[in-house]
This record gives sequence, C-alpha cells and structure tokens, in this order.
Amino acid sequence: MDPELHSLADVLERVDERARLGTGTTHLWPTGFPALDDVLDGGLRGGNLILLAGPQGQGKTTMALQMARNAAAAGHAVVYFCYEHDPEVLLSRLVSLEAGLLYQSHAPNQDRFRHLFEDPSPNPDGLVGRLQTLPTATEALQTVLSYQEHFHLHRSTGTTTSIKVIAEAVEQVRRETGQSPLVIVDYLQKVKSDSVNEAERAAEVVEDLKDLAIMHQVPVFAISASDKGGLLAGKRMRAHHLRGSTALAYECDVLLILNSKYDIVSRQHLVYAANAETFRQWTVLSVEKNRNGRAGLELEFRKHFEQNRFDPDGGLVREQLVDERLVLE
Ligand SMILES: Nc1ncnc2c1ncn2[C@@H]1O[C@H](COP(=O)(O)OP(=O)(O)OP(=O)(O)O)[C@@H](O)[C@H]1O
Repeated sequence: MDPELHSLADVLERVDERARLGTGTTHLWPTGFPALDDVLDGGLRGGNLILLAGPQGQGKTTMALQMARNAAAAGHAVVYFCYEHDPEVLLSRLVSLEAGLLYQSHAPNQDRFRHLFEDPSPNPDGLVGRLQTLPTATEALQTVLSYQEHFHLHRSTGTTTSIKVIAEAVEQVRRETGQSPLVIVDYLQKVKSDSVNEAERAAEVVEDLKDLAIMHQVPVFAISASDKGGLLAGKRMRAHHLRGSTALAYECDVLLILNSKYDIVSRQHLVYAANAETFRQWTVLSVEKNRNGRAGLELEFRKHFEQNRFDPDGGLVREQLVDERLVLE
C-alpha cells in the first residue's frame, strides 16, 4: 500500500483521534513576535514554507535567530542551518540577544560579547570565567543554557549541504528529541544544488524545501537573498526582487519582506514628521503572502542591532508607505 495514499476515511479518523486527545489538528510554532503571530493566526505551521527576504543588513539573520530562540525557549525543538556564519558566532549573538532582552539599554554592545568569545588568551574557568568580566553576560549565558537542549545548529556549506543533508539532519533531531523541529535555512540560495542556472536552482531548492516541510510536517523558514534592484536606498524590496522570484513567490505559503522604514515611508512623512530620523530605527515587516490568513499587512519592529535583536512588541505601521520615493531627501 502506498504510504502517501490516504482515503478520506483515514484522514477523518486521524482528525477525530486528535480531537479526542485534544492535541488540535494543526501544529503551531509561535514566532514570539505577538503582532506577527496574530497575523499568522497563531504562528508558523507544520507543512508550511515561510520565506523571509529583505535587502542586505536589514536584519534577516537577526530576526530568524530571534524566532529560533523564541521557539527553543518555549520548549520546541529547532534546527538552524547556517550557511553564513559559524555556530560559535551565532552562539555569541544569542548570548548578546539574551543580555538585551534581560537588561534592555543597560546591556553591552554585541561586539563586546564577540570579543570575549574570540579572545585567544587562556582562561582556567573557560567561557564562564571570561563572561564574568562583562556585566549581564553571566545571566545571559544562563538563559541560553536553559534552552540549549532544544536548539540545534548545523554548519552548512554551499558545496556540501544539499536538501538530502538537511532532511537527514531534521530526521536526526526528530529521533533524538522526539519532537518535530522548526527548520531554519539561512539562506535558500546557498543550498547545494546541481543546477547551474541561478533561477533554476532557486526553483529546484524552493520546491524541495516545500516538500521537506510537507513530508516532515514541520515549518521550514528560509531566508532569501534579493536581486540588486531590491538593494537601493529609497526603493522598497518586493517579491519580484527575490532571486528566482517566480518560483519562490509561488511555492511559499508565507512571504515576509523586511525593509528599512526610513527607505519606504512616503516623502510627506519624512518632511513633516517631528523627528524623521527615528524612522531609521524601525524595520517594516510586510506580509506579502499568507495562505493562512490576512496578507498585505505592514508590521513594524524597533531594531536593536547593537544587541542582535528586535523589540518583539511591534504593531501595524500607521504611516503611508511607498514603493519608491521620487525625491529622497
Ligand atoms: N555592533 C553592532 N552595532 C550595530 N549594528 C550592528 C552591529 N553589528 C552588526 N550590526 C548590523 O546589524 C544588522 C543586521 O545584521 P543581520 O546579519 O541580521 O542582517 P541580514 O539582513 O541577515 O544581512 P545580510 O544580508 O548581510 O546577511 C546589519 O546591518 C549589521 O550591520
């Protein structure tokens, strides 16, 4: 019997069983950003492919890492495939983020954590000894330790980490933890593929990631790079700026795009706002596509990149946004 073939009676029986046990019919992984979870009707869904795009430096890794941390801190298994950074760097970013969440403006700049992590001199007390020299760091490390068992980092490379490798690692995490993990891929265009043509590669990888989400009933949250058109200041990045855009926008269930608020707020707000410079401190997260609810919404979150984080308490943007300002300043 084909394991993929289900009669409606089988499906009904499964839904009935879940209703009896009270486990619900949908598995949700909240992002930990309440305004976004509200739009997503509770969070990221098993079987879904969620894409996060945005110009360089707008905080894609920061946001993905914070969502991963939020899921792990809430007791969900997470596996983060990092093509961009070493796991040690991500650990230092996590400790910095925790210090920021615990101590807000009193927390040190992330550079100070990075220097301690990279310090070549020996310390008999190891990392704990080193972190004792930085206020807030010990408490921040304790918080990371409280969810370390749930958080898995995979050092991925464009020459070795294919979809097959990703699927095997997901299966291994599931076996070891007994949980279906939130899967984060940072980033999609780096996943190993045999296609030479860039658009074909993106199409192939995005289809495979969607299949992976369905087969394992996990949310796959992938960061996507943009074409050059999406990178100009004063111009808003949209779905068609994604590399391999047609397949990406078609295959994904949710498409989120980050833009600097300063770049996309209409000219009148820049001219008449009491302090237009404050727009630079905010990132707009556009929900461009959402198979599970409302789309076309613009949320905003305050950046604290010096602490590797966003303020999770964002909300709807009130100002008018534009795709392109005719006059920048
Ligand atoms: N110590 C710091 N203080 C303030 N900002 C910083 C600091 N270190 C890094 N940043 C900035 O934080 C921002 C967010 O970085 P992040 O890695 O999340 O961006 P990204 O969107 O993933 O970018 P990329 O496409 O380059 O990977 C970047 O613009 C970076 O310059």
